[in-house]
Amino acid sequence: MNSNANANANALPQSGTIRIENLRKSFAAAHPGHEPHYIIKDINLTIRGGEFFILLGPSGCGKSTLLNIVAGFIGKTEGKVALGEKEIVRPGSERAMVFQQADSSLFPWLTVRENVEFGLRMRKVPKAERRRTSDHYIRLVGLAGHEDKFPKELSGGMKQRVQLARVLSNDPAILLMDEPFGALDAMTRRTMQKELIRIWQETNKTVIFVTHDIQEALLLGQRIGIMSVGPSSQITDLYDNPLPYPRNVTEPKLIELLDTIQSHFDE
Ligand SMILES: Nc1ncnc2c1ncn2[C@@H]1O[C@H](COP(=O)(O)OP(=O)(O)OP(=O)(O)O)[C@@H](O)[C@H]1O
Repeated sequence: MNSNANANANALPQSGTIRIENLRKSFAAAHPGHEPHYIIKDINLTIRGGEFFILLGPSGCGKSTLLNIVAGFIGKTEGKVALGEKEIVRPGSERAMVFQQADSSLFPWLTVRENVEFGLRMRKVPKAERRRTSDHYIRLVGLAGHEDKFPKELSGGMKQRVQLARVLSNDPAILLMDEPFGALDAMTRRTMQKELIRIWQETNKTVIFVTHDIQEALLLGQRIGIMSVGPSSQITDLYDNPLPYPRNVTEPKLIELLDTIQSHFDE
């Protein structure tokens, strides 16, 4: 199942395909006289439109840095990152980030519905259409009946669902998810993982999902890119996971793959 790292996915280009070529990123040295070093180095990767791709790696290896470059939040140092034929140089409405802490992305003075409709309102979408869209996504994430609540009245999992509904209501082609369930308890996390797969299957979006949890990576991803320990982190291996959804942690094939991937980090 281990395909060549840095090899391109062998699908035809579609809208939503992300190409990363010879990507390097360094930050300015924190102290005068210190040389800046590459956080990530020579990353080559193609993520197909509609694919559920996992970036898996140890803490501090540069997963968020890579995701932030794809989001257009930070610039690259060298190389190329493109969506379709268009180079990514800034944020764009076709890409949306879901953060680990929903709290920092929700407006506490707005209700669930108002939070979900925020982007639509900014784009001056007429009220009736805003309502239809927010109804749809609030239902999709399982929050029907909670429309008029404020964030402080919601559990962590519910807040994360609001964040997801808000992102989805703007209909981005690409979801960039930075350990979105990392702050949730194990049971809520499992529920959210299942919900995310259901939503992804319904909406056919490209997902890049960052995690350092191997089991989560195996439950969710069609492909897993393993990042090495930084600095100069690279994608050292790519694994296909063709198991059908919903997946179960007790499936022998999943356990086998888990052992193989775990061995990367035991070395
Ligand atoms: N703005 C910055 N300036 C300097 N160094 C930075 C900056 N942002 C990140 N780094 C460094 O880049 C490295 C990678 O950080 P990054 O957050 O991308 O890792 P990560 O794999 O997402 O980690 P985690 O899993 O712990 O969230 C770290 O050593 C971090 O200190």
